[in-house]
Amino acid sequence: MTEAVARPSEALKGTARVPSDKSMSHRALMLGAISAGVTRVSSILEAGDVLSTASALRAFGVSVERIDGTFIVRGDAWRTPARMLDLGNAGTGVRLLMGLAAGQGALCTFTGDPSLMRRPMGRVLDPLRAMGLQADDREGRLPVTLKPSQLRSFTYELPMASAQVKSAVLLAGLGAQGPVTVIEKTPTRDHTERMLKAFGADLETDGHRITLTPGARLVGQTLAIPADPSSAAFPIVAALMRPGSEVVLPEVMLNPRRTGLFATLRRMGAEITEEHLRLVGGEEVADLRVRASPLKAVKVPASDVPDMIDEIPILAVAAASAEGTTRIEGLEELKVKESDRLAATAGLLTAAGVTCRTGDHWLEIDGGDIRGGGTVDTDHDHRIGMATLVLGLSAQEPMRITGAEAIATSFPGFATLMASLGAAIESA
Ligand SMILES: O=C(O)C1=C[C@@H](OP(=O)(O)O)[C@@H](O)[C@H](O)C1
Ligand SMILES: C=C(OP(=O)(O)O)C(=O)O
Repeated sequence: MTEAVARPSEALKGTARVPSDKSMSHRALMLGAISAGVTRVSSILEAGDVLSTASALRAFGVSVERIDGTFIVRGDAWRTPARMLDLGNAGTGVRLLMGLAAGQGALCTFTGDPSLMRRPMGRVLDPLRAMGLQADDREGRLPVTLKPSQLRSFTYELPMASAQVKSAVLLAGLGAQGPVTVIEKTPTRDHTERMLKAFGADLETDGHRITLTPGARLVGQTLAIPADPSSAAFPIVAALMRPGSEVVLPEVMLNPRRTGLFATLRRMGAEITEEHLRLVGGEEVADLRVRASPLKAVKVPASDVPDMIDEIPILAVAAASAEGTTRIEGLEELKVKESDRLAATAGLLTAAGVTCRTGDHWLEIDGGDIRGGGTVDTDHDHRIGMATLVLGLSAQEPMRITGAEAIATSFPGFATLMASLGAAIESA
């Protein structure tokens, strides 16, 4: 198990492109895998989660090659995998692939690492079974075996705000006998919808209703993946907290369902400006310029959370240095991430001497001086590891993490990139 340490740091300065978007990278590979012809994905995220998806697709007979840094995907005919599909730590990978594979009539078994094994899969299996899927599971958890099944037309109202569940149903719908409609009460990231349309699927969005009508021919595309706003969150918060800092993060994707953290930080007083707005991979992107800013506490309502669902641990770190008490509502979905992120976020704050309180679905953080000096185990959760290290940069004493290898699931080279900006983060 690897360790890393973050020590109190000077101002952060410089320019660094964070790794590419994880959500888009998974989807680009999966859509390439069922499209006619060739899909070329450049600047894909080459991190554990996405490589797990690539490896699972290869087991289905899909050709995924890396040539000069570009991933070349050829769908061709799917076959029954000769082995269990191990999706590692990737919730998005396993849940979207279950939907896709169900639509392709696949016979296959999914498994994962200890974190993925404890995450709920019933949220995807329930609607897929209602469409006609035959599947075996272990009380709603992995391993899950899908059996070739004919899927029906279906309308599903999402019981929770989840882009993964929405996407699984839509991807299964590609192989259904008739249209599939998903109704979402709270909008979530729409990369699946955007990418399905770009590949030629018949998909319509009408307010909160998304309808996929199967039968259209999907054709391979050439696309580039922009930088991941969820990864950018870590150097952004680090720069805001270190007096005198100014950093530029090029090509950060600004899908409106992904920018909740930036909006909240601005409400707290953060200076984050968008430069050179443009389109990459069908999404708006900008170079973000971040200057150190004194932060004030805010109240975050539950309705703001889906647009920053993966950024709550790092928001809590920002709140630890803000003036006043920050309260964040609507955090129930955090309990079913790579770890129980509500408990883990409270745990990392407490380890650094920050006073916080949690309830069933809320978190309160008292901002002020950060003592630091604690050690936190990631428990297979990359975002908890990175949030702890960013906190350590602004603490009086270093913060250490164990299980630092988890960071590579979404942000390979995290310590090196942060060090290039002047942050005192080292792998131990
Ligand atoms: O669809 C996606 O790419 C994702 C959706 C979110 O999960 P939920 O659908 O469980 O909210 C998010 O937490 C995850 O990191 C990526
Ligand atoms: C929750 C996350 O990912 P996933 O659900 O894909 O494992 C994440 O990256 O924070």
